[in-house]
Amino acid sequence: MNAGEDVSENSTVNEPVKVAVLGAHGRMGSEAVRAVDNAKDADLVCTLDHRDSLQQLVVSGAQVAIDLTVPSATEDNVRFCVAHGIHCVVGTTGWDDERLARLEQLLSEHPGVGVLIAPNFSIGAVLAMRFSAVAAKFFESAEVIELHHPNKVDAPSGTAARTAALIAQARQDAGLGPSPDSTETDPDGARGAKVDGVSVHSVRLRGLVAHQETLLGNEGEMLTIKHDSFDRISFMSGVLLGVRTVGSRPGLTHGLEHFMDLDA
Ligand SMILES: NC(=O)C1=CN([C@@H]2O[C@H](COP(=O)(O)OP(=O)(O)OC[C@H]3O[C@@H](n4cnc5c(N)ncnc54)[C@H](O)[C@@H]3O)[C@@H](O)[C@H]2O)C=CC1
Ligand SMILES: O=C(O)C1=N[C@H](C(=O)O)C[C@H](O)C1
Repeated sequence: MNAGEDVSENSTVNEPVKVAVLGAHGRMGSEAVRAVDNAKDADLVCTLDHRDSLQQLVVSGAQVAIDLTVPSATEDNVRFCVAHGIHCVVGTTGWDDERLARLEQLLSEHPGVGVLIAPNFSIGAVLAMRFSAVAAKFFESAEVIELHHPNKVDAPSGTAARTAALIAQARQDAGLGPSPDSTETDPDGARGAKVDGVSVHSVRLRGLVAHQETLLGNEGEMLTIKHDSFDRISFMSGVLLGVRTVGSRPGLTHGLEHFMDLDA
């Protein structure tokens, strides 16, 4: 689905969906502002950044808010939107299990409102996560390497954390134990962060945007599932898919894959 395509589940013919962007001055937010501006079936009615009043969302009549802010702000932003009946498309990282549980509770009190929490909006990255989960049970070893631009404030990336969680779940469902590892000393964390027991390694390098590799190993073979976002435009078709769909999916949706016909 491309920016500008005229298909919306939130809006009727001649009634574009009213969209707000939070974090509008940021790297992703400014790209999202352009994407919404170029979409025929969406109207950009509000752009907010740090210290702007959330009341502007209500005054603008926004129907869908896109949150691309910072992990420390996103929960309050989304809770404000839900309480005011505004659907949310959220790309910001930091949505751990506790935050998700609190949000589900709030959404149960506002049954008409939909929230999409998308660890990654890029179609390729969503597929790479799914392929990693499918492959996980066939391999003895699994590790994730994520590589990003050095301005990123959080590690590991939300995508890598989600990928590792999906791999861990698939391994557990298949009755697999931990990946083999004889490391006895690792004072500086060279073996990476552990997400649900899966090692995740984070690289920060000038020139990069967002990249990830899942490494899966058996005796005598390795499968690598690799994805690269070279430009933030790669996230925009997913952002718009979220905007177009979220109003028809009340409650919490975790992962853009649920808005894609992956199993069709
Ligand atoms: N789901 C996905 O596909 C993607 C998610 N991300 C995530 O999106 C988030 C933003 O990433 P970037 O744009 O690279 O960061 P950034 O630092 O360039 O932009 C964040 C923006 O949010 C603003 N901001 C901070 N607090 C705010 C508040 N309370 N209300 C409104 N605006 C506020 C900042 O002033 C800044 O302009 C990060 O968590 C990142 O990991 C980034 C790329 C893709
Ligand atoms: O900060 C970024 O840039 C990105 N953040 C998201 C993440 O942490 O997974 C998505 C993508 O990797 C880019």
